[in-house]
Amino acid sequence: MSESQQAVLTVRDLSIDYLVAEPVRAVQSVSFDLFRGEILGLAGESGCGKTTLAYGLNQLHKPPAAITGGSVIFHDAETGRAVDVLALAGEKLRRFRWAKVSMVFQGAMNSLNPVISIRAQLADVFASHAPDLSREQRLRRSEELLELVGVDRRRISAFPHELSGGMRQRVMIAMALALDPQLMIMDEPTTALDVVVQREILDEILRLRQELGFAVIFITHDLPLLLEISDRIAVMRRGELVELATAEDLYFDPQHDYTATLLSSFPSLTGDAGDFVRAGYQERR
Ligand SMILES: Nc1ncnc2c1ncn2[C@@H]1O[C@H](COP(=O)(O)OP(=O)(O)OP(=O)(O)O)[C@@H](O)[C@H]1O
Repeated sequence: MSESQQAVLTVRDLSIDYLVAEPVRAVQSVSFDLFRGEILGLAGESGCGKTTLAYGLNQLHKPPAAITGGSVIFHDAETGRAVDVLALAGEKLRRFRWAKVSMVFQGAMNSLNPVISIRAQLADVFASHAPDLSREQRLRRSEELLELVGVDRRRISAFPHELSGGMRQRVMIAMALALDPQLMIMDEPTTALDVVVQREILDEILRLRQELGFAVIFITHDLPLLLEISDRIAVMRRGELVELATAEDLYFDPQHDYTATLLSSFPSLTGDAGDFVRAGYQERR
């Protein structure tokens, strides 16, 4: 870890239940620290609570989900303050979400409004969160953002249906980056894309992280991918974090039986140990 292990997020004993007829405890007393600039991978089989946890961290969960215990503290590098995220509400919560912690969720590219141009959708983020920017400044910043994520700035006038899935997902990443957040939560951000585009976008995320220094919580079923891109990996099972370790330690020396089972369920990981190459962005170039 490059920065001296300063936490950007401290999660303690977080529990989230679905308050249905027979309540489901989807997240059970989860605790972890997320360090500035790190990529934390969140792994675990379908239904183990990854998405519920990710949404809860940002209070994006909806009823019947309810946070039933614990705390989420965001350490704001801009103000030096510790923010009690679960106590935020209304306008403060809305502003916090884009400006400090943003989210790219699964299939986000399909949530772009089909009848509104990319220009207008990007401008919208600034209109509601940075109203002091002039029209020209918004446009310039929007164009910069598109280039940052690898979309030609001339595509700014396009409508979502005129862009490929990969490009639309890049636009969503641009929107998530618009206000220079300190943390991005990405829930299966590339799952809906073909492997080549997936790889390009992952490289882009790693490059941007390097350039802009935000931390990432990256959720996916794809453990080999997590081993490759993450600094540390948290393994969830039935709502609990059963293991949290560096990618290397997790791969070479898993402490929990479930982690070992999860690793062995990927054929690509069970060949020679040399098959696994820990490849951060820099090492891969
Ligand atoms: N609306 C809901 N009502 C009741 N239970 C729910 C609801 N949504 C999710 N759950 C339950 O909460 C648990 C955690 O689900 P969650 O979607 O967070 O898991 P996940 O690890 O993200 O799965 P996946 O990888 O398939 O997206 C599961 O047992 C699921 O059945």
